[in-house]
Amino acid sequence: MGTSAIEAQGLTKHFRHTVAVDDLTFSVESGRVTGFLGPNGAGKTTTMRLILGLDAPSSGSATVFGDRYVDVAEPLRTVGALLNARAVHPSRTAAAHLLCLAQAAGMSARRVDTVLGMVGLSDVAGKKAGTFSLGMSQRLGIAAALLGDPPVLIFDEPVNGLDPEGIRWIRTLMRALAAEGRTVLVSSHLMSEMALTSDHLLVVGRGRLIADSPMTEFIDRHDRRVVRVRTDHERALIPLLSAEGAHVQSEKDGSLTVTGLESGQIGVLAASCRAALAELTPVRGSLEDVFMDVTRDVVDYGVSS
Ligand SMILES: Nc1ncnc2c1ncn2[C@@H]1O[C@H](COP(=O)(O)OP(=O)(O)OP(=O)(O)O)[C@@H](O)[C@H]1O
Repeated sequence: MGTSAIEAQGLTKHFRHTVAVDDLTFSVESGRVTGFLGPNGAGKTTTMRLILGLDAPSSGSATVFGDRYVDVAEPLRTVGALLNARAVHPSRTAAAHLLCLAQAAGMSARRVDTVLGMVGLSDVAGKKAGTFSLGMSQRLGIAAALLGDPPVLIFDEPVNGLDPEGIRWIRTLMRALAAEGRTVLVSSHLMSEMALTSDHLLVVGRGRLIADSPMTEFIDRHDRRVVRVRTDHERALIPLLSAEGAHVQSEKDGSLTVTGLESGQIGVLAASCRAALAELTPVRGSLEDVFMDVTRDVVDYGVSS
């Protein structure tokens, strides 16, 4: 019990007319980045708020190292979170904002300089947070999350609205934090982003857990195994492919799109009928397509967000 960094057991949250989080049970392990993926309104933010004790569950529980967040002895030194990067007093400077948080938690002013350096905001430490771009606000939010040097980090949609350089920076940071042995839980509604960042994937739709697996396994399982083939010997090859259960479609450009067989299997079949191949290319279905397939049944089209 309580050995995982974060555990949810039957975690459920009802708002008046909505079940935002519906009987979620999962654990988040240290030393890796866990992606928390779901369409808008799936319940990601609510789940994170429940873990952080900002909302009370309707039933079930969320724990950090076995304790509910409210019972964690030194919360800021245990869990760092970025939930809403704009939730900073606009007329306060970046340094003053962090100093205020540090003092409240009994941390030194030196730590403020350290985290400002870590997120690349040292040069603008004296500027008012209200003048910051979204990217700078995200960095400030991350600096606040890192203040207590916590082993557990929770980031809600940290790359939303960032430019490619900012996205790369956050990705690198999350991977580095996990490599140090920390627990990193990061939410996104973008499968492609999660694929680049996460080792493990939790997928939610309408408050329910619909996948909990290593990233590579998830992609392999839902990959549609499409291979593009070019040959002058279609007449010989197509019947063999069909006999093995593949679906073959002739394209306008003269190639064949083969679904349901690995490229290696197609190569063996082609050799068996002496069909020379001019092309044999596995085409991975886009990751967003995979994600849409997995969540389609549970997406609530009635929710506008
Ligand atoms: N305080 C609240 N009161 C009423 N309903 C809420 C409240 N917070 C969230 N909800 C509802 O709960 C559901 C889940 O919302 P949540 O914000 O957790 O989803 P999300 O996956 O984080 O989506 P997004 O990425 O759009 O924020 C939504 O239907 C939302 O409208």
